[in-house]
Amino acid sequence: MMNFTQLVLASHNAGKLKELQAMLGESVHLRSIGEFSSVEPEETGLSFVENAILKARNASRISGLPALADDSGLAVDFLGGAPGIYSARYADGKGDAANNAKLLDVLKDVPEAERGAQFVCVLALVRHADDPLPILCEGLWHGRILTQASGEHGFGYDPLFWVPERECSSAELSPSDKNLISHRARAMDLLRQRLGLK
Ligand SMILES: O=P(O)(O)OP(=O)(O)OP(=O)(O)OC[C@H]1O[C@@H](n2cnc3c(O)ncnc32)[C@H](O)[C@@H]1O
Ligand SMILES: [Mg+2]
Repeated sequence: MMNFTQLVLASHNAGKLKELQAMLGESVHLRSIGEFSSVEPEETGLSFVENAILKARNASRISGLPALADDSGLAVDFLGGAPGIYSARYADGKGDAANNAKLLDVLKDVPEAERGAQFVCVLALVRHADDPLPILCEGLWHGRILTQASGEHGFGYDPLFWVPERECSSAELSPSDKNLISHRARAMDLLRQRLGLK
């Protein structure tokens, strides 16, 4: 069993840091890689797993600490799984609002029954930069893409993601509710089990 009191989170996304820290509780202090460097590594992998490992190794190398990375995104059935690993870059780096506007536009003539999608989260934990055995945990969250944005909570694509089990958008869930059922929550559940944290 591994025991971490301090981990660096290999992410520049404040929304992820908030959610992951809330899920981990007080026993583990997540330090942002932003404390050590403002340079974001290029996400050159072809899968969530590859990008998560790449980000974790980079953060561990820079900080000298064990590192946790989260590579996540939205896979839309009608688009064959796009934007997938390119979710953050879907509108060429113009940010969340532009990503959401582009997705709504691309799907504007697609009927409800064909708007299925899943959020994907892969967490990778490395003990050191060259760790040959990263811990990998995946979580999926099934839903549907709305035809207009709704809700103010969360980040990224949350306002467009309909959550069938709650009958609201992901951005209409309270943060604590999202953290119980999201793709990230599912991946974190597995990670906690692997680390013997529960
Ligand atoms: O790579 P880091 O620095 O961690 O930050 P990032 O925001 O670039 O993160 P990713 O490369 O993993 O891209 C994730 C994309 O998927 C979106 N996303 C991931 N989880 C989400 C969630 O819980 N709710 C809404 N959107 C989410 C997010 O907004 C990004 O557009
Ligand atoms: Mg990224």
